[in-house]
Amino acid sequence: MKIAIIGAGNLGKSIAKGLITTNAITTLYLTRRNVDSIKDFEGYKNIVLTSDNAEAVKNSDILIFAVQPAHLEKILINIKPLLHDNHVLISTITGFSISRMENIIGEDKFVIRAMPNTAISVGKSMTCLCSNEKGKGRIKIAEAIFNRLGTSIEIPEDKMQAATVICASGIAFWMRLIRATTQGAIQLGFEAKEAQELAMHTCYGAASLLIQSGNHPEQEIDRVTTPMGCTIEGLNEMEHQGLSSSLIKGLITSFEKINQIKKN
Ligand SMILES: NC(=O)C1=CN([C@@H]2O[C@H](COP(=O)(O)OP(=O)(O)OC[C@H]3O[C@@H](n4cnc5c(N)ncnc54)[C@H](O)[C@@H]3O)[C@@H](O)[C@H]2O)C=CC1
Ligand SMILES: O=C(O)[C@@H]1CCC=N1
Repeated sequence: MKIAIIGAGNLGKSIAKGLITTNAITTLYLTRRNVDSIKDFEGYKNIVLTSDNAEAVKNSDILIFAVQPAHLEKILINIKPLLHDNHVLISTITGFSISRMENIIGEDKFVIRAMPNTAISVGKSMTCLCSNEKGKGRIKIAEAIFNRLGTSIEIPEDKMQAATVICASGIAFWMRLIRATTQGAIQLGFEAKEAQELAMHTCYGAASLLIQSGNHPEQEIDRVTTPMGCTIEGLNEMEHQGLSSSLIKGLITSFEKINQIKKN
């Protein structure tokens, strides 16, 4: 696949790492205004670093946009004359609707929106996808790319904002939970490094249990909570302190913010 990532920042570089480690590319163009900041990708075979988006577009079939929302419009206007019938445009941009993209480049282009997360760099992204009418004919290509780099599902476009909170911001939320567990483990006597190992692998194990069994989390909780034991005592205290409630409120606040960003 001849892929270009337009805007190799935090997310763009994570996608690039995932694509490189899974050998998913024939050529990969990475663009950024300041190419010096992506020098770590220098020296890889078939990878071109450039600040010239036109060069990247001309030499690629799949264009993945990963710039900040305020920059996309100008970029689309500039590359519009270079787009050909086979280009597949994949936008990861938060709050930038398909219709807004079509208003700039036309409805006759394959347009897909993807909401991955930074775990794409290690092939573990949960990625939500949707497309315009024409893009339905290429959604399988996007699925092939993102399934190689984790798991993907197709959702309606009106759920993209919610998906951003749960999956993209979700990485930060889960990191904070892992950090809090680490801090607790240190207080209970583990060295910091060891404490983090315990926290992250237990988190990984919990997610793996659900993924592999298809069980509801409460089924797994029931297996752990010995009557009158320490687990239920701790769990109930966490809930008295508002664990589930604070998580849900945080997700809703994040969602409200994303809808404000979309309006601006
Ligand atoms: N960071 C994340 O975890 C996620 C971010 N997103 C979305 O992805 C987009 C990018 O986010 P980040 O990577 O965090 O931002 P970022 O600011 O780290 O990266 C954007 C990059 O685009 C470059 N850029 C700006 N104008 C350009 C141009 N004309 N040509 C080429 N490159 C240009 C910037 O120099 C910057 O390096 C945003 O729209 C964000 O909402 C979506 C999911 C997850
Ligand atoms: O925090 C943000 O606004 C962006 C969208 C999802 C991840 N980063």
